[in-house]
Order: sequence, then structure tokens, then C-alpha cells
Amino acid sequence: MAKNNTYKQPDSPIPSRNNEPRPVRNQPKPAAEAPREPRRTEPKTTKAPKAPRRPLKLPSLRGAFSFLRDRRFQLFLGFFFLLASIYLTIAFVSFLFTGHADQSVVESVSSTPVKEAGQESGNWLGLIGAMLAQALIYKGFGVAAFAVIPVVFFLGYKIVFRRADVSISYVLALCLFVMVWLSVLMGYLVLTLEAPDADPILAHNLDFLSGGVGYEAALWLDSLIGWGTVLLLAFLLISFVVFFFNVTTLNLRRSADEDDDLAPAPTSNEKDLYEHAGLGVNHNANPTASLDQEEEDDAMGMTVRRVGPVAQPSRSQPVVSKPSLSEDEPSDQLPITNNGSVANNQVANNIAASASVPLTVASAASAPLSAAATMAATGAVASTGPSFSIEAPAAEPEPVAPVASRIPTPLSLADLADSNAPAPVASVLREVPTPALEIETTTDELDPSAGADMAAIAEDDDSEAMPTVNYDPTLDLPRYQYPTLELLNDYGAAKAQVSKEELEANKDRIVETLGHYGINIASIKATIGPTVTLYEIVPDAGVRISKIKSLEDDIALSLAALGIRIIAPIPGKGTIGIEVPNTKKEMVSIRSVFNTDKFVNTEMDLPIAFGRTITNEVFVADLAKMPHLLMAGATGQGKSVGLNVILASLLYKRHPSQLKFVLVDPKKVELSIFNKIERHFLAKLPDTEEAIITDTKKVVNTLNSLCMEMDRRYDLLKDAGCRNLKEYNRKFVERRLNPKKGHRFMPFIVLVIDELADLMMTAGKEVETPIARLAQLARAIGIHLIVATQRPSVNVITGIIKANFPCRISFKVTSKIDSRTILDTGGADQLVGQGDMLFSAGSDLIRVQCAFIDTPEVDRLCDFVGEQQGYPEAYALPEVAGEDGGNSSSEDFDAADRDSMFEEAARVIVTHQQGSTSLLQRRLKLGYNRAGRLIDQLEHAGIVGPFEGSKAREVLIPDEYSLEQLLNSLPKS
Ligand SMILES: Nc1ncnc2c1ncn2[C@@H]1O[C@H](COP(=O)(O)OP(=O)(O)OP(=O)(O)O)[C@@H](O)[C@H]1O
Repeated sequence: MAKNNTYKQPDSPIPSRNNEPRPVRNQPKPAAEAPREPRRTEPKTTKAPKAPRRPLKLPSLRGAFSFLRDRRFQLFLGFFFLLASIYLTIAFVSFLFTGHADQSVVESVSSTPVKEAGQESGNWLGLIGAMLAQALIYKGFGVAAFAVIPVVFFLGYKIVFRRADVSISYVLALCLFVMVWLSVLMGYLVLTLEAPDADPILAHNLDFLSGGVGYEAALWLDSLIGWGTVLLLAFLLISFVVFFFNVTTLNLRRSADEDDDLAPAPTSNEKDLYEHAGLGVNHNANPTASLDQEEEDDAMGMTVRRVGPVAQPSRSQPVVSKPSLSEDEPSDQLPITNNGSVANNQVANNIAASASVPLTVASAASAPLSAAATMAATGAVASTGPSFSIEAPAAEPEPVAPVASRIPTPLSLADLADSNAPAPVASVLREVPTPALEIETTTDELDPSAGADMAAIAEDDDSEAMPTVNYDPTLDLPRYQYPTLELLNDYGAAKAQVSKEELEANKDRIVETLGHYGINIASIKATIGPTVTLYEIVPDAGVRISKIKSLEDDIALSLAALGIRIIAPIPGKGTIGIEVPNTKKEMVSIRSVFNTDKFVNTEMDLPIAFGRTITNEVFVADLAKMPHLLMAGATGQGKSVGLNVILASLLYKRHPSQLKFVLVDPKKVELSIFNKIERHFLAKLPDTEEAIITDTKKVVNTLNSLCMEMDRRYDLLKDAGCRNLKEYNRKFVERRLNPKKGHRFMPFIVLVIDELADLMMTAGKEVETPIARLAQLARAIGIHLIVATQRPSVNVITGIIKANFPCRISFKVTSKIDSRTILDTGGADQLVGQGDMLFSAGSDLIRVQCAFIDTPEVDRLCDFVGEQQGYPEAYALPEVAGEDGGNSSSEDFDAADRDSMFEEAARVIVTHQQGSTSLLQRRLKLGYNRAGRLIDQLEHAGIVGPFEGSKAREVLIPDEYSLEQLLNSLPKS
């Protein structure tokens, strides 16, 4: 097709860009520019006499740019950008109407007095507006220049409000591509319209579409590859979408039976929302709420606050997958909307601003990419246009075959540039084949000098387990860094504390003592452990084992050592073991235990590195498979250190999105150090202030709340057709569960009770029953209990509790009876203390020297975690009606019993239209119990509806007028 290749006819009243006739395609290029004038050289001046040399003082760069950190300067700059974006918008829009008329004014601005030129200019924003629009639209990028506006606005917004879900570089890269690409496309369109057979008026009126840059580029491309330009542009668009949004999968089919459950890909934000819906997790109660903690971003050297629970995307994060649903199945589809609760959904903002059209990437090669689609895409980016839809051919034979596609994560270039930012860590969801306890032992210590980085290792470990790049809960806190070993004390390599002489002497005494009783030994072998040395003896044939056992005390006496324990026979070995405490104990540092291959590379869900066994092997066990743990030990024998080791192990290996602790500390001081990680790892009742529970009443409520959470989780599992948390979470991660139906990613919950005896004394059955219930049932849904007590007596560790805690740990106890209570066997009374412990899992009894973690180490660990960006608040457990605020009181409600603040409370509730106990607490400054009682009285009076778990009660009275009527009708108290 022959085309008129000039952008504008020379005789046109409208001058071309640069005031030159537009080049004609295929015409030879104009001659090279005239040679430049030689530079004028100034006559050299005579040099002034040299001043005495002073040491050269370079100004500090830091100081020179310190004004960038001045908040006043930032605000000045930010508002400048915001207003500039408004200015540009008006100037650009005005250009659409006045641009042609203004061209001559702008072109002649150098020769006309400014005042006159300004008066002649038709642009709504005067001469400057006209010049800007002319430069950016007409000479620059055509209508695509509008893409500059969101960049300028975003820059201002981010600086002023210190919040934004995406980085500046991300927006910049996207807008730049859109601008150039669209401009070239438009240029090609204009070229086509300039064909001789095309309407010249139309061509002339539309030439602003491409701008000079787009036109010149299109001209160049057209001369090189002709209409292949369209193909090239399509290819560039696809490449950009693929790389920028990290598209890796184009799933065209999905089995029909999964359609019903098909979840629209939730972003991390949506996930919070889902959690909120399901559990009352308040992470995202206010979609615009930002996290308390600030993150520094280096945008222009300014502090930029990152917004709330919105996950900062990274290249590795697939953000959304919109199933393409057939028309007859709209119900399960969760469109990405730009309204309401999903308003701060980054994807909704970035990719599918309007969302009635499901976002589907399928069979890109067969999908024609129209300019409209392109514009739609760019519009979506700027949240101003229709959604970008590249759809598979409609003639899909299956009625409902949703096309699961991944729309790639917007790339945060700033993130990538930030070398400190760790790559998001994927969740680990591995299959647990059997419920049996997994115990791993190893001596495989990593090179201590290397100082293994847990974060890096956890990343490697997890990323391997990640199926293909799916919903990732860790992107709630994408910059979360796992604690490093540097936080822990380095006590150097362990040294053997037992001398050869000591070994020989003990051996001789054992042989001699047994000889006194007529027991001869065929062989004896010693294994040195950190606390005790195990002497394995093989007695002569015919010696009865019970005889050796009965001589335990005698052997201990003759060895003059405390804590002799005889294992007869050692299971699976056919030998008899005699454990003799070492004269000098070796302290097992937690660092040396964590810095081992087995702990670092473990595939366990909740790995705990307890310490070292008698054979010096690292002892790692999986709490998820225990599934609960009972700990006992007399005072001062290492229980608290043991608990800290457990908590530290889990903190080193899990991301805050994967694990939550409920900490109960009746002693009030043992666990208070963990308060710092409240917004990362702790869960609590919505009404409570302190995340660590010290009050017995609150313990009862918390246990009941956990039971509610357990029931809910079971309901969700049932609904999802899953047998355990792992299966469920995997399904959720694969986006096969619909968050609209209440499904959410469920973290493990570990309940730690530091002193059960105290609770049993004060609350008895009230704590026993929920503990037993949880212990019986909670395993499958990821709630695990760790219960410690000083007094392992039968009225504390009752039969029902004991029966449900197959895994037990005993530090040294004072009597054999206590040892039997906790372990069902003696031995714990023989331990040597200071972390010497027996671990019992069913029939196995393993002696372990518990690792030692000092309080300053725990402090540093908690600081490290706590100082990072966290959730807005602790993980919320379901709200329960308290002891005094339970539903039971509504039956015996009496007007005479009515609280004096009843009417006031009713007004607060009706005014706010929110039936929540915490609202009353806050507004009327009441305690939880009284507010709970009031809520019940309000329910009885028909002002609020019944208790609905974590949701606020329904308010049944619509306005204050109706309330006054109702209050008047109530019998007076
Ligand atoms: N694993 C260990 N290695 C070395 N020393 C330890 C270990 N565990 C405990 N100790 C020593 O024992 C002391 C008491 O330990 P811890 O505070 O854990 O006892 P406890 O059983 O919690 O006591 P209580 O029940 O009275 O709180 C510690 O201060 C420490 O010196």
C-alpha cells in the first residue's frame, strides 16, 4: 500500500515539529548538520600569585545531601509533584482542544514578547501549559504522554504520605514502556492514515496521537520492516508482559470437579482479608491501614513508609490468577474489583482496575493483541482504564473450564536494587506421611567459621519445596529476615571434658562392683556425651538383667557419683548401659546446635533442636508430629531454658505468616521477653491488651477461644475435603480454595503454658477440659501444645492430660514418683540437672543435654525479630464470651440486675451500629467482664443479636429514636 510518508504537508498551516518539513519515507536523509562553530577561547588571564597550600578538604557528600532527609524539604517536594500532576492533567486535556491553535504561538515564542504570546495562547494553563503539552504530546509521545501524569502523582503521593504499595521504579518502568510502546503504535496508525487514499483531514487531526517520537520511530520501523512493525510491537508487548509480570504458566484447563472450589488468586492482601473474614484476624480490618513500623526506602534519599499488610511484590511473586469462567458460572468467581475491601489490592490497582472482565492469559500466540487491548492494559496500570484482557478463543468445548493463569507480579525494581532485602521465602508445605514422631540425630556440624545464615538456608530449603511460583503467605511480610546465628553467643568448639584416666577409673570400678555380686563382664565400651558417659557392658552368658538393675544403687555408691542411670537392656543393642555423669559437664551452646546440617536443612514443619544426645549427636524433633509436649522438672533444673530453646528453634525456622504462639505465663516473668515479637509471632484474644497471658481467667478464655478456632478449622477442612492442615494449606496455596467461602491460609499455632500447676490449682477443670480437648483433636489442624510444670504430681498432670501427651520431657525431678508420673518410668530423678533431660516419645527414652540459651541471647533474638516490619497487631483469636459475659446469664437476666450503665451502653452500641464488647470497653472505659455483662443484657433486651464468634453482634435497633422508644418500654429497674 502506497503511503504519503510526510507527517505533515509543507503547505499545511500547522508547522511540523521542529519547524521542519516532515521527512518523506524512503527519501534520502537531509545532509549532515553544518559544522559547529569553533569554540571561543577566552584570553588567558595572568595567574594570581599562589596562595599557601591548605590541605584540601572535600565536603562530605553525606552532609551535602542531608537536606534530602529534611522532612520539610520532602513535603515541599512531594506537594510540588502532586500539584504538578494536576497541572499536567489540565494542560494535557486542554491541549486536546487547543493544541492545534497553540502550535503557532509556541513555535514563535522566542520571537514574540512573552506577555503577548501568553495572551494568544488558548491553553487553560497559559503559555507554560501550552509549551509543556506541546513538548510532551506533540513533539514527544502523543497521547501516551498522559502516562507521565501517574508517575508524577505517584512520586508526590509516596513522598508526602510515605505510603504506597509499589515502588517508584516499578511505576516508572511501567509508564515508560507504555509511553514508548503506545507512541510507536500510534505513530504507525498515523502513518497508515496518511496514505494518499486516506482522509487527509482525519489524518491531520489525529497526528497528535503519536507525537514526534512515536512518528519518527514508526517511520523508521516501517522503512525497515514494513507492516512487520505491527508484529514487532505485538511481540514487544508480549515480551514485556511476560518478563515484567513474570508470566510463566498458561494453564488452559482445569478439572471440572475443582471449579466449584476454584479460588481467585488472592494476593497477600486479599489473604489478610480472608483471614479477617474467617477468623477475625484484624490484620486488614482497615484496608488502608498501614503498619506501625516504618520501612526505609531509598526513593530520592527520603524515608518512604511502606503500606500496611500489603505485600511488597517481587519478581518471584505471582500475584493473581484470574480464572476465566464461563458465563453460566459467575457465582464462584471473585472478580478483582477496585472497590470496597479489595481496594488496596495491589493487583486490582495495578493490573485490573476495573474488574468485570476476568483477567486471563491464555494461548497468547493465538490471541490477537489489539491496540485497544494495549491501551486497556496501560489504563489498568494507571487505574484509570478498562482491564487488560487477552482471552483464549471462546470456542472452548468444555462448559466450565476455567483458565487458570498467573498474572505476574509487578516487579519492584527498588526491591531488587535493595541488596538488603531478602528474597521472599516460600512457605514449606510438605507431605507428612505418618503421624509417628520423627527424631533426627546428627553430628553433622557445619563449619562454625562459616556462620551459617539461617535466612539464606531457610530460603533455599523452602524454595525447593515450593511447587511452582503459587500463593505465598510469606509475602505478607516480604522483607522479613530470618534471625542469624550472629545473634547467639559463640562458645567455640566443644571440647571433650572427660580424661582417659577418668574413663579407665570408672570402667575399673564398674567391673569391680559387678564382680562383687558375681556378675562377670564379657566386654565394656564407653561413649562420652556432654553430661554423662555411657558405659555399655555385655555381661557373661547367663547373667540376669534384673539382677544388674537391682544393683543400681550399689553401683552408684561404689562409683561415688550422683545420677547413675542403668538402662538394661539398651533397646535394640543387646547391651546394658550405665550412664555415669562426667566430672566436668560440657555446656551445649544453642549456636553449636543450630549450626548443624540437620537443623539447617531439616524438612520438618516445626523443628526443635533440643540439644545433644549422650552420643554427642544433635537431637532435632518435629513438634508437628509429637504433636504436643509435656515438660516437667523441679525448680532450677532447666525448664525455662528448655522452653526458650524450643521457642528460639521455631523462630529461627519459621516465617511470621506460618507460625503463631499463644504464650501463657502465670509466673509473669518467664516469657515476658517475647512481648517484642507480638506483631510477628503472637496470637491473642481481640479484647486483651497484653499478648502474653498471665491472668488465669484470661487463660480460660484463651483456651476456649483456641477450641473455637479448632472447631472452625475443622469445618474449613471438612469443607475443603482435606484431612489435615498441610493438605488444606497446600490446596489453598494452589488457589483451589475460595476465600469467599471463608478459606484462608492457616498458620501453625503453638500454645505454650509455662506453669500448669498454678493453673490447675486456680482453675482446675476449666483449664483441664479445653487442654484435653485441644490435645485430643488439635493435631490435624495445626494447633500444638507445650505444657510445662514444676510439679509433675497426679493432680496437675491428670490422667486425661497425660493420655493426650505422648511426648514428654523431664528435667531432673525430686522423686522417683514424680519421674513415674511424667515419664511412666523412673530415671528423671537420677538426672544431674542443668538441662540434663530425658525425652520420651512412646517407648523411646532418650537422654539429651538440653542446649543452653542465655537471656541476653533471647533478648537479642526478640529484638531482631521485633524490630522488623510486622503485622499491625497480634494474630487475633476468635472472641469468646467470658466467664461472666457468657450467654448463660441472659436467661436469668432481671431488670433489677440491670447494670447502671445499661442505657449508656445501649446508646453507644446503637450510635456506632456495632455490637462489640471491646467498643463498650473503649467508650465507657469498662473492664472486659462488665462490658461482657452489658452486652448480654443488651441481647436480652433485644438491642443486639446473639453471640457470633469473632464477629461483632448484630445491632437490632436501627437508630437512636427507636432505641429511646425501646428503653422507655423496658421495665424500670
Ligand atoms: N541446658 C543448660 N545448660 C547449662 N546450664 C543450664 C541449662 N539449663 C539450665 N541451666 C542452668 O540452670 C539454671 C536454672 O535454669 P532454669 O531457669 O531454666 O530453671 P527452671 O527449671 O526454669 O527453674 P524454675 O522452674 O524455678 O523457673 C540456669 O540459670 C542455668 O544456669
